[in-house]
Amino acid sequence: MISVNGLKKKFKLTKDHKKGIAEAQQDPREEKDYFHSVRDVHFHCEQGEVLGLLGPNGAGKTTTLRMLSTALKPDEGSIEVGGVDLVKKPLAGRKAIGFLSGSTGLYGRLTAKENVEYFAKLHGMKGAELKQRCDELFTLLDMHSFLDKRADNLSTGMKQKTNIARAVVHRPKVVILDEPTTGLDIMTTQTVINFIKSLKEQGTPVVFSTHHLDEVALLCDRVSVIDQGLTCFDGTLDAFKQQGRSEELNQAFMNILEEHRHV
Ligand SMILES: Nc1ncnc2c1ncn2[C@@H]1O[C@H](COP(=O)(O)OP(=O)(O)OP(=O)(O)O)[C@@H](O)[C@H]1O
Repeated sequence: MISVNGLKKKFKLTKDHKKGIAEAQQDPREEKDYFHSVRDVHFHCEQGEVLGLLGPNGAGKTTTLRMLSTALKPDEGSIEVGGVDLVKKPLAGRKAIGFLSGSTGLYGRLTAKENVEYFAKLHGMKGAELKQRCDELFTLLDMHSFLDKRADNLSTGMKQKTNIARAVVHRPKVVILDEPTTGLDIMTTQTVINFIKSLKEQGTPVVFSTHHLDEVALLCDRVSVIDQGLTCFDGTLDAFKQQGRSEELNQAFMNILEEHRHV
C-alpha cells in the first residue's frame, strides 16, 4: 500500500516565472520569491486498489507524482510504501515504485525489446527470470509486432507501451503513472486500461493521474482531487459522486472544485 501525508513542495521563482505570473493572473500559491506548487496533499491506496488523481491543469499532480517517484524531494510530509518512508529512504523507494512520467525517454538506438531488457538488468534481473518477465509484459501490452524496431522509429503508442513495460519490469510494490493514456489512440488506450486492470487483479496498488473521467469510472476504487496544490477530495468513487452531488463524474468533479474555491 502507499500512504501520502502532508506533502509540500515549493520552487524558487525565476525572473521569467515572475513575469509570466504577473502577466497572467495572480496565483494564490505565489508568495514572495517562491511558488508553492504542492501545499498540502494526502491520499492512500491499498493492496488491489486503483486511485485516480484528478485536478485542473497546473494543480500540482505531476509535482506530487514526481515526489512519489523520489525524483523530487518534498519540503515536508511523508510517503510510505509498505511501511518504508520514501522521503527518508529514497533508494529503497526507487526499487519499490514503478514510475511512468510524461517525459520518460527511451534509448533511440535500442529496440523496444532491448530497452525493456536493459531496465530489467539495471534492476538486477537476469536469465530465465528476466526472459519470463519480459515475455509476460510483451504479451500483456501487445508489443510482439514491434519488439525488434528501434525506439526512434516507434509510434507514440508503441513508445508508451515500451515505457510502461520498462517502468514495471522489476515487479514494483506500487505503480505510479502520470497521464498514461494522454495522446494515445483508442486501441492503445484500451490496452493500457486492460494492463492497469491486470495490475489490480495481481493486488498491486496503482496511482494514476488523468483528465479522463471515463477511465476513472472504469478503473478506480478511490479518487483524490488536487486543486491549487491542496487535496480537496480524497475518498471512494461513491463518496466522490455523493460529495459532488452527481452520478455523472464530470459534473461531480466540477461541483467539488467549485465548492472548494468558494469555501
Ligand atoms: N520547477 C518549477 N519551478 C517553478 N514552478 C514549477 C516548477 N515545476 C512545476 N511548477 C509549477 O507548479 C504548478 C503545478 O505544476 P504540475 O506540473 O504539478 O501540475 P499538473 O497538475 O500536473 O498539471 P497538468 O494537468 O497541466 O499536467 C504549475 O503552476 C507549474 O508551473
